[in-house]
This record gives sequence, C-alpha cells and structure tokens, in this order.
Amino acid sequence: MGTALIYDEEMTKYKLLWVDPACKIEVPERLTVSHGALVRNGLTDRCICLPVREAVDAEILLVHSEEYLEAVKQTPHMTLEDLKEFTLQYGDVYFHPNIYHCAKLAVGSALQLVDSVLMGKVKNGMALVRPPGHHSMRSAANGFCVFNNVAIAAQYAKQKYGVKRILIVDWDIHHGQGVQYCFEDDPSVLYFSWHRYEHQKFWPNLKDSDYDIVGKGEGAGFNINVPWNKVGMENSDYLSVFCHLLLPIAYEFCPDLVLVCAGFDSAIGDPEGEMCATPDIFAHLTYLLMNLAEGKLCAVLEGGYNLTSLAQSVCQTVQTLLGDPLPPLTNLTGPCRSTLESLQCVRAAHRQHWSCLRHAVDLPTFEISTKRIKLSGEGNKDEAEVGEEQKSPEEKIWPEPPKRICPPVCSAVVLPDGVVCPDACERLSSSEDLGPHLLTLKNDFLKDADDGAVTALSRVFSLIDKMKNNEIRNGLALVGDAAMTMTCVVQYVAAEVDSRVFLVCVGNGNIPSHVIEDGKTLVVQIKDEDTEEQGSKYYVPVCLKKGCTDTSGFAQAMFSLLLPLGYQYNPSLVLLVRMPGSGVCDIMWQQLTGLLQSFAHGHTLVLLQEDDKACVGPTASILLGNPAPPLGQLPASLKEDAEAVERLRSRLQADWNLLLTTAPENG
Ligand SMILES: CC(O)(O)NCCCCN
Ligand SMILES: [Zn+2]
Repeated sequence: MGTALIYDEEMTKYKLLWVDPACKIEVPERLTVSHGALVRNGLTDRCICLPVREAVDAEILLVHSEEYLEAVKQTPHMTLEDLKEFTLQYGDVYFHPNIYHCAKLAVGSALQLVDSVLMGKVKNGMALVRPPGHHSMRSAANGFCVFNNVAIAAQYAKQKYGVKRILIVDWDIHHGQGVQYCFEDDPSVLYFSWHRYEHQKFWPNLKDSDYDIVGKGEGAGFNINVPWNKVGMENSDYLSVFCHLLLPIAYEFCPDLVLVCAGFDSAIGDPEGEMCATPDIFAHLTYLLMNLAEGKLCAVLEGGYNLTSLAQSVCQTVQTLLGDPLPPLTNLTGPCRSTLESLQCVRAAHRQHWSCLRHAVDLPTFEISTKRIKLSGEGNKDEAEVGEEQKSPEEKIWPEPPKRICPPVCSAVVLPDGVVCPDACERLSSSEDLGPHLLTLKNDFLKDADDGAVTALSRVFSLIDKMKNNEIRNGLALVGDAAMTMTCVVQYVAAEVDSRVFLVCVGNGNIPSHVIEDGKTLVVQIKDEDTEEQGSKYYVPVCLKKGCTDTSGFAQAMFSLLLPLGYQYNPSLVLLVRMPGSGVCDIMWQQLTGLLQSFAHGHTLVLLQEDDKACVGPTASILLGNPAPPLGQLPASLKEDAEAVERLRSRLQADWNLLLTTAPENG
C-alpha cells in the first residue's frame, strides 16, 4: 500500500489584506514551496495524490458550534472593513473572502486522508493544508486557525469508523489548545503537545498549556503538555521526550490510529519557534510513530514559517512515510537542563496515570516545578536568559538534509537449502564466489568448523559487504550457531576502520569479552539470567526477572535504554541476534526489528538460529518495511525490572546522556 498526498492550490488563494504584524508570516507561499519541494524531489510522483473536498456542515459541527459556523459563513460576503471588524473578536488570526472556502477544503483534506487510511486504500499519508487548525476552538478562530482540522478528523474517525483509541501528536511549536479543549475529558483520544512556553511568557500564554494540565475526569492522563521553557532546543531534546515520555505512554495506550498536527515551526530557522532542531529530525519522529497503530498515520500540516526549513521538513516527513531509509542523526549532545526539568515535571504529573511511569525511581519524592512565581517585572524583554546575542532565526544556517538513497534491494537472506525464501526477499545465491573469504575464514574464524558453516558464514559476510556498498538495505541469516556467527560478524566488521556495530542480543548467551572491549561495538543484551557482571560503557546487560517473555519490561528497556543508546552511538551497522530459547514473543521481536531500523541507514543484519526457522517470515516482513502488529495495551512492568532498568540508566547516563531524564542536582 502507498502513501497519500493531499494538496490543492485553491488553499493558497487567501492572504492577509491589511497590516497585522502577528499574522504576516502566514502566507500562501508556505504551501507552494512545500509542494514545490515535494515535486522537485520526485516525491509527489511516488505518492497517491488524492483530491481534496469541502467539508460539509455536519463534519464541521463535530467540533464547532452552530453559531460559530454561521458567523464564519458570512465572511465571504463581507467588505474589507467588515472582515477587519469580524477578525477583532479573535486572537492572532485574520479573515479573507476566500478563507471560509479554504478552511472547508483544509478540513475536507484531513477527512479524505482519514478515509483513505481507514479504508485501507493507503498505509499512511500527509495533507498539505492552510488555514491550519489546532488553535481553533468550538466557537472561536485563533492563531491563524479557522476550523480545527485534526480535532474534526479525530471525531470523524471515531464516529464513522468506530475507532476506539486515537493518538494525536502535535509537534508544532505552539500549543494546540483547541485540540486540548476538545478532548480533555475524552479517554479515547490521547493528545500530546510540546510547545514553546517560557514559563507562560510565550503565546498563547495559557496556564492551560503547562505540564500539570493532564486532562479532566475520565480524560485524566490523556492530555500531555511538554513546555519548552527555553528556545534553542535541538534534536536531542526532541528525541529525549519521545524516548522517555511519548513512546512508552503511546505503546501503553496502543492507539488504532495516529494523527499528527504536523507543524514545522519547531524546526531551525523558524521565527516563531526559535528552535535549533534540524529538518531531518522529522524523518525520525515520523518513523518512530509509524511503529504504532500498524503504521496508520495521518499527518496534517499546521504551522511552519521559514520557507526553507518548512520545505525540507515536509520532504523529510513524506520520504519517511514512503519508507525510505532514515538519515543518521549526528552529534546528539544530549538534552539541556531545561528539557530535563520539563521532562521530570511531566513524568511526575503523569506518574499516577501511566503504569510505564509508575516505578520510575528517577522521580524525586519532593515536588519539582518549573513554574515561576511572577516576580514584579519578571518576564520583560531585556531579561533574555540566553548569553551572547544569538543569530536571529532568519540568519540561522544548517546543512541541507542528506540524500536518502533506497538500495536496489531491500532485504537479502542467507538460508539453508531446505528453507523457503520469503516473498520479496532476495536469496544470496550459493554460487556467490566464496574465494576471498574462504581462506581468511578458515584461518581466522573457523578452525575446525565443517564446510557448511564456513559457507554460511562467508555468505553472511557477503550480506555485510553488500550493506556497506548500499546494494542492499538489510539482511537476515538463519545459521547453525547464532552465537558463533555473531562473534565472527563482530570481528569481521571491527576490521573496518570506522565501523561501529550496535549489537542487540535477545536472550541468554555469552558475549566474548574481546567483542566488548574495543569500543567499536556497543552491546545491549536483554536476558533473564542474572549474571553478576555489572556491564561497562559498551556492554549493557538488561536482566529481566521473567526474561524476554515480559513484554512490558522488554518495551521499557527498548524505549528508555535501547533507543537513546542507539541514537547516541550512531552505529554503521545494527546486528540483531535472537539467541535460541530467548522466549521473546514474535510481536515484540517484530517491534524491536522495526525500531532498530532508525539507525545506520536501516542497515540491520538479523541472525536467527536454525530452530527459530518459524521467525524468518515475520522478521522478513518487518525488514521489508511492513509495520509490526500492535503489542496490545501494556500492563505495568515488574517493579524489580523497572528498578533494574533505572539503575542501569543511572549508571550509564554519565557516558550516554541521552539516557538522562532528570536534571542533575548540582548547579
Ligand atoms: C498553526 C500555528 O500554531 O503555527 N499558529 C501559530 C500562531 C501564532 C500567533 N502568535
Ligand atoms: Zn505553530
């Protein structure tokens, strides 16, 4: 199934007709440069372009009041003076004779997207719309928004398709208070938003946007606000919040559909956000959400006012929806102090609502707060908390996101003769000349192994060579001895000058110490045997009481340890090994295989032991880019496991600060 793209130039046909500094950034060019970039990068040709349609009254009334709709209906006939007059009753928004038409098209686009995903015509998609929607409320336009496109889409999905649980992720740099108000008492819609806040000094200056607003009544816990109290946030800050807050809760919630308020004013260069995250971060944020709801993801454009970073961010998002390899994120320096304070506050506020946070020992018993007592005169402009004068957003420069090339072959496999090659995979032919490897193999790796093992190993090495040359994206091998093959692979890759192997070992089994010492391999082993070794910077033993069968414990290790470590290590190859008898359930295994493709341009080598032959199909399916099935709503992990993972994190975070979730005590 493909990726839908919804766009119509009709939505460019309204603009600000008078002087209003707050609104002048919301221009038609936002859509034309975004769509133009998609065309220029050949992405529109690869998408399924769906037609827009106007929303009908009944759809708009899913969220808005009749009186508000009736009032907006009058605007096409208004004079300029009437339009100005009409606009005055709302905040930071403008009207135009054609904006009502465009607002209906924006809603209709979002609904077209929801229809095509929920009817199974496409796997995911993006709607490029204006006016945006997430600030508009039941009876008010606000923040350039007229109708709440995404909130209406959520109500529509519930009403028309009976969708039980919807996750709305709002990565726009402003708080979508309109969405929050719409669902604050609704446990079937989990709304997550991060937003520039600066202790309520940033627009829309609402107490309702702070971390302690968690939803009301039945909806308590289903509203997550992450305030950014400083500008200049970077990729590390965004990833930390995804790994340590959003993903654990989202997996526990287990949504049937993911809607994204895709605002790109959270990207570098934007005059509103003044953040420093680069456009390629949206490739990762999109991908991390695609592992939920079996990939059913609808992204709807919200803000984004730097035309360069907006266009790049839109392309990064659509390329990921299309399944292209992710660009490695470089120099992740870890979250800043302000982020850690916000993260700690939000986790504490939601601890009682989500079992994934219940045992978080990193949360202090004392009350932490980022709220500022309004000192007299506090918050005036000259009190900039930044040091030297920073560049203005428009002066910011950043590298063009790297090209994301799809290798000619996605998944290549090495299988014993009797095993069938999964559809769409390419079997490494046995005719592969073994010459060059054979001798080294014999001498260096397998003194006394039989020819079969030597041949298999040489083919595994060929998989690695082909990934290095980007001839294939990923590989899978079913071998006689997974542990031995793992050791040989690590040795073989370590010979490369700048190689970094992220070895994820699922199940018990001894990892030879030479594998760990050279720092060219980072090992995370998830197992149940409680061996005494404490591990080191490059060896992370995750011992779960019930071992890999415990999906909650495994999931917690995946988000709070594996992902941050993988991002910070930035490997050139991911080696995923399923040790015999690991007990890990197929869906957990598939989720892990999916998430690990965030790294190394998707160059993942999976090793399975022959008696795990039944895993070949399910694993290949994920390697080919199919979404993993849902894990189901996750219960709390064992207290002792949660504490063990937290102890690991606190030991490792000195070396790997993407593991941090709290601001260090001192200074
Ligand atoms: C869609 C949006 O969130 O980007 N709108 C921002 C409005 C800012 C008004 N000061
Ligand atoms: Zn915004």
